[in-house]
Amino acid sequence: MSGGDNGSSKLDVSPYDEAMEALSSLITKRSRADKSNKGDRFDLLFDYLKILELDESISQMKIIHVAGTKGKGSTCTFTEAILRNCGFHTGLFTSPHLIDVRERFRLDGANICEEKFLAYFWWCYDRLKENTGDEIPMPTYFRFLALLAFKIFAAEQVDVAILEVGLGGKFDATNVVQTPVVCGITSLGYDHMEILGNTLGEIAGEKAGIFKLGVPAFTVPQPDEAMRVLEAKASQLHVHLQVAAPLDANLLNGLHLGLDGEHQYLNAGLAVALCSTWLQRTGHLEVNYLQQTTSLPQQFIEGLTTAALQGRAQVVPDRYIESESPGNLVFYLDGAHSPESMEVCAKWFSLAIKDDYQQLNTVSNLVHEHKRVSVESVQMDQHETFKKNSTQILLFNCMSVRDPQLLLPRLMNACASHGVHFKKALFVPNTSVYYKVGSNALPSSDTQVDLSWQLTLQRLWENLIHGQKGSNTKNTDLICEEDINCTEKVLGFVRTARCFLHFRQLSIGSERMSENINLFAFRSL
Ligand SMILES: Nc1ncnc2c1ncn2[C@@H]1O[C@H](COP(=O)(O)OP(=O)(O)OP(=O)(O)O)[C@@H](O)[C@H]1O
Ligand SMILES: [Mg+2]
Ligand SMILES: [Mg+2]
Repeated sequence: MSGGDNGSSKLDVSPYDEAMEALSSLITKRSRADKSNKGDRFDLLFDYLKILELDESISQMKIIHVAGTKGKGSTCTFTEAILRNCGFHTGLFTSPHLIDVRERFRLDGANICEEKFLAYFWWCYDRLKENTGDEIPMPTYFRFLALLAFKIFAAEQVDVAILEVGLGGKFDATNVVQTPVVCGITSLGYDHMEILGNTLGEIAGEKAGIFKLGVPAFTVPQPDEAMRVLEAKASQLHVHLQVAAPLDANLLNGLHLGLDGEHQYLNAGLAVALCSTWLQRTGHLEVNYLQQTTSLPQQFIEGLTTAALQGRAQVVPDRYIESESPGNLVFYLDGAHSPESMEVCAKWFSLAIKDDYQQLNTVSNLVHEHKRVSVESVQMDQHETFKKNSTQILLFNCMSVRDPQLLLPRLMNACASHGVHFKKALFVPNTSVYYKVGSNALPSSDTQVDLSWQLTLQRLWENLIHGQKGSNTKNTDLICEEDINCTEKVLGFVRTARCFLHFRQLSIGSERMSENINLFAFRSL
């Protein structure tokens, strides 16, 4: 396989690492908050499509395009799972990834295999390298990934391509699509204001930039300000915009959604509407599923209840400790990073740890299956034991473009209202070295990390605690010793400090922490 012209092949660099190096070279130094990023030469995307000869195939793809502030990845994941269960050959493009960039490209529900990934990667990369220069520069990181997704889905001849917008809508790289089959707008809220605008209306306007003339669209119930803008944009383009109701849990035949958390019923309701419309518009629908309010087709139920997405309300028992003492150390992972999602995430975490504690008491071998029960059904005495014997620790990473003054109080208050108080809060920088960590090795500590932002977060957290009456969480610590400068090391530190086991290779991590996971919470009993 060609390594392109990067010529850096060393004997110890695997072909995959070589591709990752080439990909990293596309990460621009310029900060995302830079205003000139907004729609920065969107027209270039059409040059790239020509270079890659993708125009024709994109126009024939049967696309579902999804924008929104929160719930894009979840909605797309439900949508994919439903259509796959209906027998279609699916392609799914989501962002961000947690550990491996291939998570962003799923074929029939599974990450694209390394071999195919490398083949398509170099096919695109080499062609772009050959045909770009001063006039047309190489595409930036996300643009390249979006182009790669189109290449993969075209070459693999998927029946349906489900595309999650990366940022915004109007100027997103996925918005080169001219004729999607149906569009979806998930919950709107405040995020990326530095690029998308400060009001909900402005944000909605950007997201509605994916609407296309006459192509039907669905959204979830939205605040008035946002809805008005969506409706205005829709009517300009003769888009029939409908509000999809949250999924009625009773339609699942007693099963649970594959993704946890109450907000997922919103996303699932939207996914059902998108799939029904896609089936209808592509001539695959004998029955109009949309009209059915009393039952769902079995394939839909199958898809909704088996859908899976990493790092979203995900519960991961620590794999080193698990075999010796099940349930002793459990990570609860979520990628919430907007005020609204901090709150749903805090609620999910608070309820999940109580459910899990109850199960630990009643089921001997629980940890890999997390069935939720309502919090009301948890006995009070169990609550008390749970509170005494478990510790909740927050591991938080927040990009400096986000406002922790908005995020942290929401998180703390929502947890506190469920009786959950963090014993420690660790604010970690967004460095991580997952894929380079050897089996028993600590990452090397030769890089100096500036922790001033983490110190700011710590101060804010402390102020919040002091302002909170009746809180027993006085000893928030910040781990800021120089040798604990990345998330892996913090995890290692915590494991060791709790006298569980020695530090070993990380079980959870990601290369670009900032975008991928910004909340880890775990307890130890
Ligand atoms: N409908 C929703 N309303 C509020 N918060 C949500 C909703 N759906 C998901 N979330 C929260 O946002 C997190 C991210 O969910 P998801 O990956 O589906 O969204 P996304 O729009 O793809 O986000 P990202 O900006 O990370 O790409 C979830 O873990 C959850 O905390
Ligand atoms: Mg986002
Ligand atoms: Mg996403």
